[in-house]
Amino acid sequence: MLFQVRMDVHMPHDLPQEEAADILAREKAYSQALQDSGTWRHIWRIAGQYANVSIFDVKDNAELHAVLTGLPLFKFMTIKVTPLLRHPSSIREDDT
Ligand SMILES: O=C(O)CC1=CCC(=O)O1
Repeated sequence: MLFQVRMDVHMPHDLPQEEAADILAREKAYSQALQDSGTWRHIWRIAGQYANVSIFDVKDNAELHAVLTGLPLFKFMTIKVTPLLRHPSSIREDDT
């Protein structure tokens, strides 16, 4: 199942710099491992905002929930999930 996920990040300004750097490093590693496995198909920065739009390919809602709640930045994010399905006019075979 494909989902579009928008993540808006709100890091507290008083978070110690070392702690923030550790969270961001773990977030990057977590994201890149899921991109490697094909679960996190796309990630795009939204221009001018500390936010991204991503596409996830997961088995079901429960897997998506587990992936998103496992994000090291989860507690600093507002997340909006939009379920997707193949458009009948799509010419891309991997849109399912
Ligand atoms: O910077 C962001 O948009 C948050 C984020 C998600 C995965 C990642 O590496 O950073």
